[in-house]
Amino acid sequence: MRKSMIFRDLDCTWWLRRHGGMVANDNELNFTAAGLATTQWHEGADASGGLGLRREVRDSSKILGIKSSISRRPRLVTGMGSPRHKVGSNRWARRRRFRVLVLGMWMAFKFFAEKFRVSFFFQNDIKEVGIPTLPWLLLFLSELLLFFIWLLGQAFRWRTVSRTVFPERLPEDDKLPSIDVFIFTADPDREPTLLVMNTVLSAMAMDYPPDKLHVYLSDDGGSTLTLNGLREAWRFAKWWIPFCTRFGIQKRCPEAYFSSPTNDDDDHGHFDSSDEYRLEREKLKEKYQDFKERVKALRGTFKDTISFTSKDHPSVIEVIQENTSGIREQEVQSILPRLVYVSREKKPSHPHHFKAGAINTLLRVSGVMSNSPYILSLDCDMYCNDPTSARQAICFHLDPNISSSLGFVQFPQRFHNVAKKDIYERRLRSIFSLMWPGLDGLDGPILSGTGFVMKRIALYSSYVKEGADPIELKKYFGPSNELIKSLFQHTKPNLINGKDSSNELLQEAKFLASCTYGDQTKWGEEVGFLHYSVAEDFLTGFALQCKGWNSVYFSSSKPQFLGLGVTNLNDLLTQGTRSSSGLVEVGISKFCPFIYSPSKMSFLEKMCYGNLSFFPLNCLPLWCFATIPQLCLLKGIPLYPEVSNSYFIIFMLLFISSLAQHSYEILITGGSLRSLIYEQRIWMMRAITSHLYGTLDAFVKRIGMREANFLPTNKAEDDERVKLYENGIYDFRTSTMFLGPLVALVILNIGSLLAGIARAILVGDLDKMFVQVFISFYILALNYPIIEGMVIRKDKGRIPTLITILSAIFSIIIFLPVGSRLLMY
Ligand SMILES: O=c1ccn([C@@H]2O[C@H](COP(=O)(O)OP(=O)(O)O[C@H]3O[C@H](CO)[C@@H](O)[C@H](O)[C@H]3O)[C@@H](O)[C@H]2O)c(=O)[nH]1
Ligand SMILES: [Mn+2]
Repeated sequence: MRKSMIFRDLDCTWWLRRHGGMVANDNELNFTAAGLATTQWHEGADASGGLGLRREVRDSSKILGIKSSISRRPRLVTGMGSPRHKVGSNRWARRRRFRVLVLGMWMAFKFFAEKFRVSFFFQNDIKEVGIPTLPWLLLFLSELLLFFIWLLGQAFRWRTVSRTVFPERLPEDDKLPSIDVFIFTADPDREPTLLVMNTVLSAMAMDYPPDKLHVYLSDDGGSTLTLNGLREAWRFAKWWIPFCTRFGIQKRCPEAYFSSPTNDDDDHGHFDSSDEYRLEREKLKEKYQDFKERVKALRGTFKDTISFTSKDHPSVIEVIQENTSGIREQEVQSILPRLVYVSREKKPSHPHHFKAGAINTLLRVSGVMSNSPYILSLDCDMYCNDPTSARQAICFHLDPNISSSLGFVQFPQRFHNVAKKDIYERRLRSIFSLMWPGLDGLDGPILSGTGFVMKRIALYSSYVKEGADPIELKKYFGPSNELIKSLFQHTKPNLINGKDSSNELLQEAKFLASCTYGDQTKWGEEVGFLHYSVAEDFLTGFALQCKGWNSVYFSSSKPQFLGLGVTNLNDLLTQGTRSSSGLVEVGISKFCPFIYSPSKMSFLEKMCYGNLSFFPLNCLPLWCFATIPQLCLLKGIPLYPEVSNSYFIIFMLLFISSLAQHSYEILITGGSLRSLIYEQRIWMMRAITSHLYGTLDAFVKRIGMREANFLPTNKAEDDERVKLYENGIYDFRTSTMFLGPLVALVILNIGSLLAGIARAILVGDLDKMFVQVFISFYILALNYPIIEGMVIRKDKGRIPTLITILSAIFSIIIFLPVGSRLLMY
């Protein structure tokens, strides 16, 4: 009954029938088709099968339903094909109870702490105490805001889930659905062509039937360099792919493969000692060198001939192929996936909507070319590290228990260049080891831009229904007849028909890639990726989940995709500013997770979305904590209970328990205590700079005073800077906009710490001022690398003396007068 309701809601039974024939009739699922290829394991559970358990849990705990989900014991479920397991319900419920206990305790601490703050305002002799109200009020509001964000974040920890796949249970290769791979690049300077081509090659070489794989490269830079690089990649692929399949190579990104030692890796199992393999490897290595040289040489050749710019160019679409005859040539070509270059038209007068615009163009172009039911999307630096990743995703999409409402499968975003001392927190530990598994136990993870496999029809909104009027559809999808035909998957896709390079098809594709095609349609509003925010992934995933599509998170010990993480402060803060701006933009729009309707999302899931879209606002409390107690300390005004007061214990417990929670989470997600320091430090640095600027940017955009902007993150590595990063040394070469506030705050805290110590000795009021002295001390201890960068370091990545001096002057002339004013109210 429930299943049939889901089908009706999403109205895609007819579509599912077409892809994999899994729906026997509208109410019945045919379990034999794919077998249950996936299993979901609850935290604390021995094993459970399919989505049975998950639905059970979700349905029982209607909205927040804390009570019902604690008392509810998960039922016995079958693992379809795997032996029956009894879910470890006792352990599971015990954990839940423990969590509620901890949560309750924390709330109690918080209650008393705030009682302390509030009672201040009700003192009769408020004027006589000599403590100004404004700083007190600001601290109170800061504490409340942080508490609110923290509380929302608890939803991530509620129902953690992890999953397993059984690709061996998938149907035969000829019954697998086809996949379109989308790869995006935007700027050949910031995203080196060789890097992009490695991603393309690794995607082409995936372990998936080549006739069911179509790789599209979207080039927003419209660069001849990229197009010619792609032609070179195609030539090299003719050697690379047969080599990979023949020897069962695991690392299918050539750069990663050739830069790892010969006898390393899980690669090429029994082949590794054979002469044949070694000989072939050498040969391929030479070919790869050759390919690299050619790609590098392109830069010189095409530099002067670039006739159009990245902001102004016509649409260029090319199906990469070579018309060479010869039997071997054709044979080899037939085992390569199709490769298509797409550069959409851009005009300075026309908004292009950044990556969302690029995705929508690829959706349309691929729709008339290969029209695969599933789409794998990759950023240009995210190469396929596990050749079976596409199969893994298809396991979920073909799992009859979940496929009908499954919108996308999300893989974690991991980086291959993370150093041991992860000073910029590029392991993204809390996101991909804690939050996403937590979301997976709710309605599913948030769409994360790259490394996801999406069901195409999920992006077509509910307009595409059997029997829909084509004329009506043109209003939503634009005037292209070919595109409208493709929506229903009635006709055989053109690429597969062999019509791929026909002039007609290319003309149609160019039309679909023109900058005006989406005008007066629903593209970017209801159809495809939404344009509204620069965090297009977050927003689009949100809208999909509101419509009732679920998602699945799948992380395994071998990362499916690996990208290039940023390795310097400048890139990190720039990227952080853009993403904070995008997230807050969503939070303060009509898409605000708590008010957007209609929404089929559970309340816990909304809390998670809310947490992410509002967490950049933590810049306000953090700025307050970094200035107000310090300024008050300079003047000897106490803002916290004295050590002998019983409220002091409450504040201490709050501090210790939050550190304890953080440490505990780091330890259970495989981090070390060192990461605790790195994470706390980078959290402060980002809040003070990126989050502040991002939030401001979002508000300024909201009132229409600024246009959105998307500067792709730099992916060109600089050896010297990488070296600093690998040694765990911060690279402070960044703009004054970022560096200034950090240095100024550190100087202020040095001042207040010294003043605090002096007061303790001269006035003897350490008891009263202890917490404030401690706050300064804690901030300085954590941010010691900034002090080091200011006064000790001599290398190029240090903080320039000029910035230090300017920031010191700034501290004195801004903080002190502003501070004194603040303290008057
Ligand atoms: O106008 C544009 C801008 C960017 N890109 C591509 O988008 C990808 C992501 O850009 P990047 O600069 O690497 O941004 P990140 O901050 O690293 O990206 C994260 O955040 C983005 C915005 O939320 C998501 O799109 C990404 O997938 C996610 O990895 C890259 O391949 C770019 O080439 C375009 O195609 N067109
Ligand atoms: Mn990126």
